[in-house]
Amino acid sequence: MLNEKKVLFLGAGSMAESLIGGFIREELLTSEQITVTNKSDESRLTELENIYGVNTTDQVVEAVAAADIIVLAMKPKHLQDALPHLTNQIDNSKLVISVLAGVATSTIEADLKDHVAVVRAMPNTSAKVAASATALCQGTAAAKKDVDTARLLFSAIGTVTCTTEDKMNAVTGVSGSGPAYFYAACEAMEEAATEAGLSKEEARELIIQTMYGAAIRLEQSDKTAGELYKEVMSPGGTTEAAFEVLKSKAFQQTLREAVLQAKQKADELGRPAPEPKL
Ligand SMILES: NC(=O)C1=CN([C@@H]2O[C@H](COP(=O)(O)OP(=O)(O)OC[C@H]3O[C@@H](n4cnc5c(N)ncnc54)[C@H](OP(=O)(O)O)[C@@H]3O)[C@@H](O)[C@H]2O)C=CC1
Ligand SMILES: O=C(O)[C@@H]1CCC=N1
Repeated sequence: MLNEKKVLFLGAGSMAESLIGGFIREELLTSEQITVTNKSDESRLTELENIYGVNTTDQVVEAVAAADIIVLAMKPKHLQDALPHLTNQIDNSKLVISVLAGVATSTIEADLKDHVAVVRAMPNTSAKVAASATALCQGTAAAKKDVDTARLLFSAIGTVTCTTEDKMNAVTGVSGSGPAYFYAACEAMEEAATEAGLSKEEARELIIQTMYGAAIRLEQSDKTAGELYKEVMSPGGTTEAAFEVLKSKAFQQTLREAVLQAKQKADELGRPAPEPKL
């Protein structure tokens, strides 16, 4: 289904690279099918060309005209630089997929011709190793076949959850930003491990398997996360001692607030910038 499709990435940052790396690794797309462009960083395009063998260009208008699927992968605040110039090139023969945090499909549709199909996606950087948790929602002109195409793309690089637009910012706080929370926890655990006498290599191996094993256990068990951590806690033991510190530092409350703050930031990113004062 995607054999003949040409996919253009507008944006060449870490999310674009995670998607490109995943699509190629999973052999869903060949490097010849992918073209990447950005705003101005030529060395970044050369880097992606060298690593993945993809096409790169600074001729955006031509690249858009030649593409079947256009992935918007710039920062939300740069959308308005890009889209107005492309309005005449993007018609309803093309599918637009946006991974922009906070930006509603209606905002993108407003800059395009009528009936252009837009699908909004929120993947995460685990796409690069085919383990993204991606949520999708469809714009008003997107048909089932467009969602099917997006689902096909993203299911090659992880799980796909179809949801409604009003939930996409919550998704962003949970699973879009989510990998970063885990990496931050791993970093702190690594630091503590080396302070306590382990080598970096020993710490890394143990922490990765601990995180991985805990995720699999959570997936395969009927128990809640709360029940599972209580299972680890022997009365009067080490985990209980650790949790006394976590509680005293409001660890869970802090994490809850962080996720909600990310969601709130996504809400803000989606609001139009105020008109400059004259
Ligand atoms: N990083 C993540 O984990 C996730 C990110 N996202 C979303 O993905 C998007 C990109 O994020 P991320 O990759 O982290 O950001 P980066 O800052 O790493 O990359 C942004 C890219 O956009 C390019 N760009 C800027 N302006 C334009 C333009 N007018 N036309 C084309 N390209 C342009 C930049 O080019 P140049 O360098 O030349 O300025 C750069 O290549 C964001 O909207 C974010 O919300 C979604 C899910 C997860
Ligand atoms: O930090 C961000 O804004 C992007 C969106 C989700 C993850 N990274």
